Amino acid sequence: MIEMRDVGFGYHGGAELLSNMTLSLQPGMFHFLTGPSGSGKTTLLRLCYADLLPTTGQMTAFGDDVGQLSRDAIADLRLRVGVVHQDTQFLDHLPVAENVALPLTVSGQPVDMEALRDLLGWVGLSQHARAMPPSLSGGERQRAALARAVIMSPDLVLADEPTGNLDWDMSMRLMQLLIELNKSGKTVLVATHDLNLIRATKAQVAARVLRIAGGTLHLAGADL
Ligand SMILES: Nc1ncnc2c1ncn2[C@@H]1O[C@H](COP(=O)(O)OP(=O)(O)OP(=O)(O)O)[C@@H](O)[C@H]1O
Repeated sequence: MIEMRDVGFGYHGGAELLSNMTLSLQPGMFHFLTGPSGSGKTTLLRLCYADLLPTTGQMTAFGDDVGQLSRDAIADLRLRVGVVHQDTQFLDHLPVAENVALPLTVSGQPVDMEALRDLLGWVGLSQHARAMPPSLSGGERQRAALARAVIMSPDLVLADEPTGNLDWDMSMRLMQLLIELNKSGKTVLVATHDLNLIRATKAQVAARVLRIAGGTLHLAGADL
């Protein structure tokens, strides 16, 4: 699905922040990406949806060499990847339901209101459909962001520290949704530095743990 071979990346053509990364995101698998703050987790996620392109090495996404993709092909690729960003970025003057539906409206697709209601119900936000984003709690914002990330039915869901500001119960509630998505067949990659969260999730779903250390990617041991 996403394959990297000896990929390196440096911002603005500078020294490599990440080097010699070999990665294979397996279809239908749950993955964690861990590593200290500033190690490059967000950068690696951005490479996965071709928001950044490798400086060195080879990378394919859904079978295509990302270095060879046209702008239109990159746009198509991004439709197959749903991203929950670290900073949830809503349009504060639009209600939650319209924010969640935004990927459809900006790409000129009709909004199936029943499907939208179902999606809001799934993330537990039925009562907040008409609310404005600033009135949501942290957990509600993250669940709205997850709904928005999956409204286009992506094959791959990337979540960048989705539980960063949430208490344990809210974190697990969000993880439960990601586990459900994975069980429905989606490939999931969650960046987090919270090892307890990884352990609690691994008790429920088989997950691969990737770790960034020393500027490259490792497969973490089974002890995690
Ligand atoms: N747009 C950018 N331009 C230049 N440097 C950047 C840019 N974005 C991130 N960096 C740098 O790259 C390094 C890795 O950042 P990144 O956000 O990928 O790490 P992270 O592991 O996600 O960190 P955190 O857990 O704190 O979110 C940091 O030193 C950061 O300052």
